[in-house]
Amino acid sequence: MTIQWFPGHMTRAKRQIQEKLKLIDIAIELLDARVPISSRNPMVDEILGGKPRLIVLNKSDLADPKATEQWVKFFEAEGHQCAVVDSSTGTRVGDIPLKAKQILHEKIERQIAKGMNPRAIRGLIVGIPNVGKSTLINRLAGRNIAATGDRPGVTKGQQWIKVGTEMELLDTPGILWPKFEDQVVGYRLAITGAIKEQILNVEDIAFTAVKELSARYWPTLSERFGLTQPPKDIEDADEIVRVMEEIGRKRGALMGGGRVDLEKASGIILRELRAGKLGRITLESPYPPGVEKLLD
Ligand SMILES: Nc1nc2c(ncn2[C@@H]2O[C@H](COP(=O)(O)OP(=O)(O)OP(=O)(O)O)[C@@H](O)[C@H]2O)c(=O)[nH]1
Repeated sequence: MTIQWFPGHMTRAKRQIQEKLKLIDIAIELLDARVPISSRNPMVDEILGGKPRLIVLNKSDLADPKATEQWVKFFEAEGHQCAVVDSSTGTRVGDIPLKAKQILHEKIERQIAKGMNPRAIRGLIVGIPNVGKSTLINRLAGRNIAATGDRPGVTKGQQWIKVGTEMELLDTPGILWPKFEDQVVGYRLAITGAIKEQILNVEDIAFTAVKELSARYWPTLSERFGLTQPPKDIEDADEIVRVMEEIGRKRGALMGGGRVDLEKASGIILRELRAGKLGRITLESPYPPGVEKLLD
């Protein structure tokens, strides 16, 4: 589902999350490991306020493991705990309750010191559309979806999902909006499939994909499509189009007169990229390009 976000929708989404925050101990901020910047809500710090938070990089099966490692270090340096999961298979989703417990350790200790029996940690998953919120909830839920609408403080109709014995999640996630002001964000989300192609032009999306892959993953791109010449300057649009045309020719995406059908070539590029045919790709780094090279 692609939501058209208008200011009224954003205000409502923010209010809905802030209502839910009253019920929980910890927010689980879900990001796409391939685009941790573009899949992040621009107001997330303000919306979550001082609520303890665990950042979860999802779709790690599709992301470049080296880049994911850099992102974890980056978020940790910012003072956040971070988990890396693949919700489609459930890989490492068990880290979520463990890390949540670590984050809330002091609160739990205080309850024990007061002679209280610590109750299960209550969490809420928040994230932009298509980041994998429902998939993760289902993974964590197993078969433990429990109707507890009669519990005090629980909004009518909402349910808590048991995650093991020590954690509960609200069954409806908090839906956040992405950052629209930046055009690149829209294209990156479209490249990963989070924004429907009908909203943006397929050739423009593929153009951005080829530009970014040329900059970060030229060996992978050239190997996949049998390309010979990297763009001389990735800021030169003609050079990016030349690479797109070469891909089109290699894949037989031609129109009459032997001209390349750029729309068809664009479809091929995006389909193969999204299907993981180019391997595990991350489009965003926490570091500027020069620094990233030094870290290699
Ligand atoms: N490869 C891979 N795919 C995933 C992962 N998590 C979710 N997906 C896929 O991503 C798509 C979106 O997942 P959803 O769980 O529907 O995302 P959502 O955030 O609940 O989306 P909205 O309901 O639009 O807010 C689905 O096709 C999932 O199968 C993951 O870790 N790896």
